[in-house]
Amino acid sequence: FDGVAYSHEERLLLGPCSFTLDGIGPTLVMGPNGAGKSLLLRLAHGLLFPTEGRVTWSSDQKPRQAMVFQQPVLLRRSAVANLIHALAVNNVPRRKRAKLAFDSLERFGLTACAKTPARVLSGGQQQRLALARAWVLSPQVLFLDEPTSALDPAAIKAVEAAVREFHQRGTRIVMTTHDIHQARRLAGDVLFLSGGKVREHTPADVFFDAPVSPEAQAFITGELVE
Ligand SMILES: Nc1ncnc2c1ncn2[C@@H]1O[C@H](COP(=O)(O)OP(=O)(O)OP(=O)(O)O)[C@@H](O)[C@H]1O
Repeated sequence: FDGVAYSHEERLLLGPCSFTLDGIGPTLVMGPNGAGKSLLLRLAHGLLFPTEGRVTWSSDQKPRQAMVFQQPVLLRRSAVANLIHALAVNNVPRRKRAKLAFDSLERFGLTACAKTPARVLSGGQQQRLALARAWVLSPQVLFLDEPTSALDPAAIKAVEAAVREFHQRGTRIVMTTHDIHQARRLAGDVLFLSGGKVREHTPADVFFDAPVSPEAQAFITGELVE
């Protein structure tokens, strides 16, 4: 991010901020409600365009990317058809699609739901399906925006296991969460935002043991931060 800012109707919502996500991650983006975490992810993924500055990639070509949202955005068709559609949109040859889709459903424990309409699956199953859809595309970068905030503990555990597996497979993870415990479990580095500003970007152990900014200090000791 190079001097990136995002304004809406002349109100500055994020930035200006400059930082580089150059480590192996996972990067956990943290901060209070309204801090700008979702905006930052959407700008990074290219769903929004900065009103100032620019987002660039170190590679010549934009890497293969996927995004998982708090509320999964699934098509009104079966679970397996959601995956096959994602493969088709990403130009994967037709003959390879079904096997990749079923392998991914199996990985996420969804084989029995393959023919079930995606939108009647439970919240936890829908989120696993969203992860399966990302998995099938072998993304180089995966953005996850509060992927577990609507889930019960068992479903949270499944999502965290998947995030670890993506990371081990070499996918660069950038994820927002409100949950400090979850961030401790997953983070390689932490990007901390408050009031639309990046206050801190540090390795996770530094962030949790000795945060530099007063905003981050207050956040991790449980004080309310605007
Ligand atoms: N499309 C939009 N139009 C106008 N304002 C927006 C838009 N998207 C976000 N905002 C505002 O930008 C600010 C940051 O929003 P954002 O969703 O990024 O916060 P967040 O840190 O993800 O919060 P939360 O933890 O509650 O999800 C908020 O004040 C929000 O109201």
